[in-house]
Amino acid sequence: MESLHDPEAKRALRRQLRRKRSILSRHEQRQAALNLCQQLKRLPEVQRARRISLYLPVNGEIDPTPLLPWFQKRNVDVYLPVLRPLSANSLWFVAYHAHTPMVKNRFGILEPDTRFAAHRRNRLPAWALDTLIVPLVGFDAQANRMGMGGGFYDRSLAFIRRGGPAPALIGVAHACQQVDTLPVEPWDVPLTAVASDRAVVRADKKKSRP
Ligand SMILES: Nc1nc2c(c(=O)[nH]1)N(C=O)[C@@H](CNc1ccc(C(=O)N[C@@H](CCC(=O)O)C(=O)O)cc1)CN2
Ligand SMILES: Nc1ncnc2c1ncn2[C@@H]1O[C@H](COP(=O)(O)OP(=O)(O)OP(=O)(O)O)[C@@H](O)[C@H]1O
Repeated sequence: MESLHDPEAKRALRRQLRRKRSILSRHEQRQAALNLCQQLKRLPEVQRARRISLYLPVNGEIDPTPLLPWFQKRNVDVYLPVLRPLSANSLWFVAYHAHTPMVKNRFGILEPDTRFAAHRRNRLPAWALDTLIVPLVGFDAQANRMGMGGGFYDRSLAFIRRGGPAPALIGVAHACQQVDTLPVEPWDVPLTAVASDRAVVRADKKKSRP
């Protein structure tokens, strides 16, 4: 599908998929979140992680936070993405616990505040995480991804394309956000797998580490 490389077509698809998830009812959202967490708990990449990032959902994104008590019980350190100040469209991963001071960022997403995030002891670069739970707008059966369009994760994970040790990347989305094929852009960092409320799709091994 060459046409999906066209920025206009990509934007239209992104809008359509965002609309799809935004009309789910509260009940559907809750059920989807619980089903997603059942899928995630079964993944070795989630079971073995000692340091993991997730995200606080906005605009109908599937909610991974029902996993928090499970991580807490297992003494897993949980991190949230924070928009890096002075560094265009890239992310820090900042410790998230009961006492983390939170503020809304420019997109209206709650994140640990900048003063807290500024302390080195409170944050990690992406390479130091075992596993990242990555929010998706769309995905396909090859675990190709489409995000919000800011390139935040792609930029923060660009080191993976240079080879060497890398965290596992688990994309998550509602099952209704699956499409037949997504275009792969040169800067796209391949996911290990995508989990939805209904299933897990794994990337083809040959393709997952170019
Ligand atoms: N819950 C959550 N947190 C996250 C992400 C995410 O996708 N979901 N991100 C993953 O990257 C980063 C933030 N990236 C974002 C990229 C674009 C937009 C957004 O809403 N853009 C508007 C237009 C821009 C504007 O309002 O100025 C839009 O698309 O309508 C939001 C977040 C970090 N935190
Ligand atoms: N490593 C990178 N270095 C510089 N620019 C990048 C990099 N990765 C992505 N970009 C830029 O980010 C923009 C958004 O990319 P794309 O449309 O693929 O977003 P996305 O993958 O959906 O978003 P996200 O990564 O935030 O989930 C593109 O214009 C692209 O050029």
